[in-house]
Amino acid sequence: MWWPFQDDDEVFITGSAGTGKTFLLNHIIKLLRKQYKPSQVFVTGSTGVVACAIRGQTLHSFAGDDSSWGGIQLVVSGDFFQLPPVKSKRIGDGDNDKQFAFEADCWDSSFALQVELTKVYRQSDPQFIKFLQNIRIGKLGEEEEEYFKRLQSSATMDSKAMLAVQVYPMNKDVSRVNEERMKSLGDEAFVFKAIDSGSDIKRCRKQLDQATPSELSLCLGARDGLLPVVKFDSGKTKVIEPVTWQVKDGDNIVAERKQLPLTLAWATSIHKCQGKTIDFIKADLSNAFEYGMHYVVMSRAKSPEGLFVTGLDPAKIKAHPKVLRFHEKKLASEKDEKSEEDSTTAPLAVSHTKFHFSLSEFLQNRP
Ligand SMILES: Nc1ncnc2c1ncn2[C@@H]1O[C@H](COP(=O)(O)OP(=O)(O)OP(=O)(O)O)[C@@H](O)[C@H]1O
Repeated sequence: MWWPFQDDDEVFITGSAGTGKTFLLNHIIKLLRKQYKPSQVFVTGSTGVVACAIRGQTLHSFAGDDSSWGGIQLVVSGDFFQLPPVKSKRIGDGDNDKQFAFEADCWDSSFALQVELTKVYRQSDPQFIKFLQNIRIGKLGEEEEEYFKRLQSSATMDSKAMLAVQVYPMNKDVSRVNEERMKSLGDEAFVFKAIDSGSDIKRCRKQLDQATPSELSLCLGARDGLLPVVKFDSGKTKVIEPVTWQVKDGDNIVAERKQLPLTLAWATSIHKCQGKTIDFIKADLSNAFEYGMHYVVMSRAKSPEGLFVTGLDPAKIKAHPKVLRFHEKKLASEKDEKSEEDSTTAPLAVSHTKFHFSLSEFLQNRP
């Protein structure tokens, strides 16, 4: 079976929003699951939400505090320019100012291969892509401000925009909007209670809460027996059946929650919309408090026509200085490698430490 990396390569895959990191990871997971037994392939996420979304487990529950990789081949993906990790509040972590994975002493020795995906798939408008790339690195010059003003002045809240998901930096605003919209329907709410089980359910409840609520209130739409019928924006309708979220420890399922895969989504938080592609977004950024928030929100939109932003303070558009330094160091070392290659005319090989490629090239180059 074709596999793009050497068997003992530890790989770090990065790239800006929408370049297909998740798409590529899913492809790699599929390949690995065909080749290896379930007990040999582990899928982990850095947070409970991500872990549940990819039907994996949290990195912490998988690796605990064991800092050595002991024979495991790692394939890791992420974009440090998006939201930074939530700071640990654990006792004893106070004097540790390391926040990003690339600050770990073992980072360089762990990832011999660092891959950057460069073709953006989520958006196709070149001007919008260029604008987003600049926001990513915290650059809001005159040109970008001008572009943004033009974008917003031509934005009209037409009938399509009424479907827009409202995005806020803070959960309290998300809950307020969802509750107000629920009340305004004036109907009786039906409460769907999740069914929890598993030997470690007590410890895992918080993680499951991040993925799906233990009690879900719904009051809109036709009903089929005890199951809700949802009409999607596309016009299609579907009876929604419950699904099961699992928390795993190795091969063992230690906690499960059975719940309807629905959530109130008139509004959502910037943290929750990470990784998503959204047709119409209405973002209020007046309470933005974290590096990367502007970039995460704006890069969810497929086109500038689907993006409406209020409360934008250009002074808040910043990339984390540590991430910028990491990025600059990476670019500088790539430049050095490039000039070394030019002088030796060495062919560019996959085993090269760092390289850029588009995903379609990657998939098309399969032998
Ligand atoms: N090779 C591809 N061909 C066609 N569409 C693609 C390809 N790769 C990704 N896409 C599409 O582009 C969109 C963004 O992809 P994906 O979510 O994988 O990007 P990402 O890099 O993980 O983004 P983010 O950092 O925002 O989470 C998705 O709709 C996905 O289906």
